[in-house]
Amino acid sequence: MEERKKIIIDTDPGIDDAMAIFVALQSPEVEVIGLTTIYGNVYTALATRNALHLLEIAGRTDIPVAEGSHVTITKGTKLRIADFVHGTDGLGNQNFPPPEGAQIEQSAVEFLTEQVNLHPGKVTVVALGPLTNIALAIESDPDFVKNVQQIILLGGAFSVNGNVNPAAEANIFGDPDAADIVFTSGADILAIGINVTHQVVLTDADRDKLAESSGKFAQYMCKILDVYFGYHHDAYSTKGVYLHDPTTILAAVDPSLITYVEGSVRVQTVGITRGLTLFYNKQKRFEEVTEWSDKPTVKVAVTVNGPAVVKLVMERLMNS
Ligand SMILES: O=c1[nH]cnc2c1ncn2[C@@H]1O[C@H](CO)[C@@H](O)[C@H]1O
Repeated sequence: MEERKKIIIDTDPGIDDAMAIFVALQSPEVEVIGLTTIYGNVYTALATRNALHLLEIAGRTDIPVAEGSHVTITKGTKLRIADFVHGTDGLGNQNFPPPEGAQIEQSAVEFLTEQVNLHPGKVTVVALGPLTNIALAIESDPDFVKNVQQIILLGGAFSVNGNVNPAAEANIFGDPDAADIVFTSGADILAIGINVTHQVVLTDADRDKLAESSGKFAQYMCKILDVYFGYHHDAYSTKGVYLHDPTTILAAVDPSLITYVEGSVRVQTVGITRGLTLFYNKQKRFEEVTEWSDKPTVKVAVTVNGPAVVKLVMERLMNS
């Protein structure tokens, strides 16, 4: 049998994070070797609590949780937390009891660098929140970029409007300086932006099907999905929700679900377009040296088989 792809999920759970984690745990193609936490949908301490809680729900307390940064890479403490998307507890205002377990002693950055160096070329990092931990790992360990198999990140709005404002997508907006470090690091990067995840919609009808299933994860998701559906209805007038994080996990599970282009990406870190991701396809030879000129190439997803992603997510939640 082919060796399972080892993944570390860097996460800010989050309703779609919860779904993504469950899908990953139900996917025989990957082995989840740890979760690292970050602020974004909730503050980092709550992200850790929710990560531990979700692993307890899944009966997978063997998987370690390492807590990540509480501040941006520039030590910024004014964080933008998306509690209006996920509820104040991050999990649909269900106020679940606190987890019994605790995070490991190691920080997220220590865990990431240790695991990536322990299994050179064999660990994929799937980043579902702002990129602070990943940028810190890159900066603290010169071997990280060389040894990480791939960094698959949910972030950016490539040639479309953002979801925080017309310029910026939420994860990149959360720490644009960190994002620019990651995009220009030279690591094998696959970015899944909202230009792609907005093509993956779980409808009201799909949710009804989940509710009828006796699958453990399907049942749990139906408990917490209300707030997420309400937000999408109010913000987009859609009868359904975008599956940002599950799509990103499935890009690791089955790369044939997406197509991508290659080029270099820079992130705007100041001004009204702070958080903007700008892709350069390297086709035009500019007269001037630009801020993109000598930057490494990354992969940016452009299409996704939306119905196949939704189908796979549903199957894996229902068969649990
Ligand atoms: O309007 C929003 N503001 C902040 N975060 C959002 C919004 N919409 C979705 N997400 C969250 O950010 C990631 C995708 O950008 C997803 O994790 C999603 O849950």
